[in-house]
Amino acid sequence: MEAAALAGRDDSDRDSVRSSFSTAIDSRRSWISDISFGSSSSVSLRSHFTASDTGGAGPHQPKMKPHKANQAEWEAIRRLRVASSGQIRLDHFRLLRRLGSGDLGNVYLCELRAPAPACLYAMKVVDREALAFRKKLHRAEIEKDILRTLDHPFLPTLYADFEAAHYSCLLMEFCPGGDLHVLRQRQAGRRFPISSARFYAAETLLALEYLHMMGVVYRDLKPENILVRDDGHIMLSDFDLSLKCDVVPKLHMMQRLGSGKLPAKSTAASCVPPMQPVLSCFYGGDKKAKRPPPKKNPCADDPEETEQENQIEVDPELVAEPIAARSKSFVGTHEYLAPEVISGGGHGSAVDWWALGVFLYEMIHGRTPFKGEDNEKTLVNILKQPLEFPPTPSPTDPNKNTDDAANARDLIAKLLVKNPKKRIGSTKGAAEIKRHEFFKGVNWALIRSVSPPDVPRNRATRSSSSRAPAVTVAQKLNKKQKDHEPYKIPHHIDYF
Ligand SMILES: Nc1ncnc2c1ncn2[C@@H]1O[C@H](COP(=O)(O)OP(=O)(O)OP(=O)(O)O)[C@@H](O)[C@H]1O
Repeated sequence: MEAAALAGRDDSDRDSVRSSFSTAIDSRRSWISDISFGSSSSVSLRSHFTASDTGGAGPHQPKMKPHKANQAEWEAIRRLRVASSGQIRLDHFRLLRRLGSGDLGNVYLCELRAPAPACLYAMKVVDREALAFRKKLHRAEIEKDILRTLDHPFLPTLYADFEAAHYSCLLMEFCPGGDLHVLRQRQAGRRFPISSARFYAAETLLALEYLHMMGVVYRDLKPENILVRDDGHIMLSDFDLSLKCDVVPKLHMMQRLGSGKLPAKSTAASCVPPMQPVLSCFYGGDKKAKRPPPKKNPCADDPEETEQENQIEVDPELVAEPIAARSKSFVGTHEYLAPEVISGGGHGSAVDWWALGVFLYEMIHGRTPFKGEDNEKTLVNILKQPLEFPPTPSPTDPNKNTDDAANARDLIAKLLVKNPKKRIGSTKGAAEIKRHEFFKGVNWALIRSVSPPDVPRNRATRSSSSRAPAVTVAQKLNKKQKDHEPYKIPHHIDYF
């Protein structure tokens, strides 16, 4: 489409693009309205980012990322930085092939030139002049700012960022396993078994929880943006549609009734300044306060809101996620847009929980729940159509009607509540979703040690101290990629 032509992208309709509002845009593509990039006063770009983090035009020196401290790729960059007086440059790398392209630029597989170890990286190259012309430079800046702060096993590691002529280069981890959209197409019936869907949803949930606690609303969750690492674990990518906002922790009072039910009732904002990232948003305090019973609300349309108890125990739970953030941007990918984004009344972190519901539905059922004949109908369906599931699967179906399937449907239904205030996770954050029966048995702390459902076959080609593996990757270029022959002209800046 128009934006695709401007960006000179691949033909694949799975690529993401952004454009001004147009229902003609492919529903799988990401986009942002150029008209309404606005947000409420609660949202401030650069909230958590210190002056040194956001830096000037000079090369950025990423802080040590504890998760990657022992990684060969990190160590190789650290040594290169020392050897080159802190300056990482484009000519330190050999470009092997183009991995993909998006609205902002191209992503290349590259390796460090000898004598450095043959570590592989993904390099995102953004043409700043072209983006400035298209008034999208701020999206690239936001993405860079966010990437600089991330340090999480399921989010990209930014090893370095530098500039070359009018290009900005972001050096990140290379994910050889492709994305979950492609991986789903390879499954029987183009659907993941529920156990696999649970694994990918759990890792995605952890990535979103961390982002929210860092004050980032992701806003572009879809299988195409979930890449598979060499070890089969996921990496959420592509942050140029994300919203950065202040995180003000809230003390959520969980009322525990005699029956042991834990309905959400009230929140009380604590008087503390915007916080730095915390490791967990769940405060398992055992202090219990006695509270008077809530006043009966004659207008409540939710039976839970009229429930009365004489004695209610209150467990405080700290929610360190931007549940009150508000933006009015029209941003995302049609089939994954939350109703509140379409209606334009303002949206916050709950849009990511809606998208998680669409994602889980698509992983399990092989299609998104509200897809219409065209984008306009998809948007209408999202706003108006009740959620429906495919008919009960046959006994031979891998996702036949087990407890797992029932729990998955229940969670999806709770994530796809059209009213964001009543959506699971909207007031109590990710902790509430993690407690859902669908995730029973998931060891959240040790999920990195779980064997993933699918490990890329060319794992050995990723990196090693020898230079041979990268050559193996280069030899795997298909005809179209060979025609580009980027790896033969690595010095030529015009290549981008
Ligand atoms: N770390 C990585 N490892 C492997 N492939 C990657 C990596 N990062 C990106 N890619 C590939 O490059 C493509 C484009 O990357 P990305 O989506 O970040 O660019 P973009 O310009 O932001 O695109 P979009 O228009 O979707 O925002 C992806 O679809 C993916 O196939």
